[in-house]
Amino acid sequence: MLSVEGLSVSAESVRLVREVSFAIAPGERVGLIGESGSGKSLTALALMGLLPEGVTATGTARLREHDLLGVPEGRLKRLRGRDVSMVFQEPMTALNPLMRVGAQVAEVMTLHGEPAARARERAVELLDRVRLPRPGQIARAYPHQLSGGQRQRVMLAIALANEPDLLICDEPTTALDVTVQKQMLELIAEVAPALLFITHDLAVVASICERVLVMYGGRVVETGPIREVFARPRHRYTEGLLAASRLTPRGTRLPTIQGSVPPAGRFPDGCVFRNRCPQAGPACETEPTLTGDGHAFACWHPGA
Ligand SMILES: Nc1ncnc2c1ncn2[C@@H]1O[C@H](COP(=O)(O)OP(=O)(O)OP(=O)(O)O)[C@@H](O)[C@H]1O
Repeated sequence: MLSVEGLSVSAESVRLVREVSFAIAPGERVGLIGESGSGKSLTALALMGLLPEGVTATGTARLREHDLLGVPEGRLKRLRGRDVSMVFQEPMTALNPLMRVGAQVAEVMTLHGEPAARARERAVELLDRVRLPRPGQIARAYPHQLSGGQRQRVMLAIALANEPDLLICDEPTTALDVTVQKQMLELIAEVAPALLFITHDLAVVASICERVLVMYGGRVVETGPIREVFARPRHRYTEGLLAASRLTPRGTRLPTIQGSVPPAGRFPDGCVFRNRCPQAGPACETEPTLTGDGHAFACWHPGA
């Protein structure tokens, strides 16, 4: 459905993203991880046609039959928000502080041709779909009257308003506290038609995505199903990312990982993964690690 081939992004003569290629199938949830400055956001912004002034993209990116790169701005505006839409990290800067949130959700539909009365009605339905309580009342609120988590749900409602084929999220939960983050991630996983999820938090990727792309220095250096990449990282950088993440005991180099990502919600907080580890016993030296959302992820076998 989305097919990106040889995407490069440059500012003047400096190449910031280099020859990135990947695909996302309908319904697939793909994580894009990498350290700060590795090119994740620029990759997403290139697909949205939202690159900053002076930054240009080359290569091809097709979403179904539509070209996303090198398209005149007028046509891109029609694609943006309709075929592909994006949720950013900080909803306060993305929302208009002077406009009621219901009107902001409705506006993205009227811009794409929905009659105003129907758009207002659908805005309340969408606020309900992203599980905001009393959606009619929320629709009449201004952004500052909502919590950070509620504002982020409004952004998700806006992103879903025109039923896009692909949702791109750039660190959408970083500013939220852990419980709100978990609820938001579950909601995104449930409502996204297909997802490109950008984060530097491996635990978040493990809890929401099926496949992962690892970026380093502007390139995709590794890609594959989450279980495979996290269990047997092939690139040194991915190994380093794992070693530095909450998914491993810090600073320990561990050759083998057993276990897998349990379905969200399957294990309660504090559950012990050891019982499920096929190699449980003397070789299973370390305690299992819990991901940020409280789910057991892996069991380590130093030297196994
Ligand atoms: N407008 C710009 N002009 C020049 N260089 C830029 C511009 N925007 C970003 N860059 C550079 O491009 C590189 C990739 O940036 P990008 O924002 O895509 O990284 P990222 O992986 O999303 O990082 P983070 O996780 O911190 O958001 C960085 O080195 C950044 O400094």
